[in-house]
Amino acid sequence: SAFVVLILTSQGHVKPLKSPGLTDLLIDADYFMAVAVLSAKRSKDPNTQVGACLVDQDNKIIGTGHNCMPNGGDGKLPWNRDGDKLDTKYMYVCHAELNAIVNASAKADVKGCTMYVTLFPCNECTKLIIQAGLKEVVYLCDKYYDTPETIASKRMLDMAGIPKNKLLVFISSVESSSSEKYGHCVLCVVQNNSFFLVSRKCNTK
Ligand SMILES: Nc1ccn([C@H]2C[C@H](O)[C@@H](COP(=O)(O)O)O2)c(=O)n1
Repeated sequence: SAFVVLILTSQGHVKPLKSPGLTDLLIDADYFMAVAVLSAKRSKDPNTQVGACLVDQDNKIIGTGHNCMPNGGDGKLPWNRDGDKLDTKYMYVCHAELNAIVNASAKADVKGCTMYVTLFPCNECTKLIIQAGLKEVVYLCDKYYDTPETIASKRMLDMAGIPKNKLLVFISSVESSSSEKYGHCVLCVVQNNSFFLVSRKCNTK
């Protein structure tokens, strides 16, 4: 087998699942969320890195995004959370969902797509999701569930009939290319509204 799958038990222990055969496939939702998680790793936000992956009705990825400053803003715009409002990131940062939609829109129709995102969309991104005609939101983390932005966002998604599905425990593995001696094992665990990613090499024999 080219990869190893780890499983998170209900008691919170991580243990290996018996070696999967080559026929074991990464299920779609895990794969797309893995892409969103990896996209989040590109964010320079020192506090919260968010990744998004936009998938069309043929199950093709048509755009990805992470939270970043607008083009040209790196090093010029602040990442502060507190202080003078004009000196905080909130005035400037482009959310991962916005970037995924903008990146995809340049070359594809985003209508009917599913948004995989590591953090529940805010109200502003939800407006964009609705107006762009997306059909579903799949998310990992909902750490701001009690904020007005998230509550308003859920209200609008419900109003628009757009399902919001939480990926509860997310376990993913990535096969090595055939020329590689080692496989890569990627595990992402959602616990207490936060997630982490472990990437390691494992012997393929
Ligand atoms: N669905 C979301 C929610 C937030 N973001 C970005 C915006 C900020 O860069 C960061 C949140 O920062 P925090 O208040 O946790 O320090 O995440 C996003 O891209 N998508």
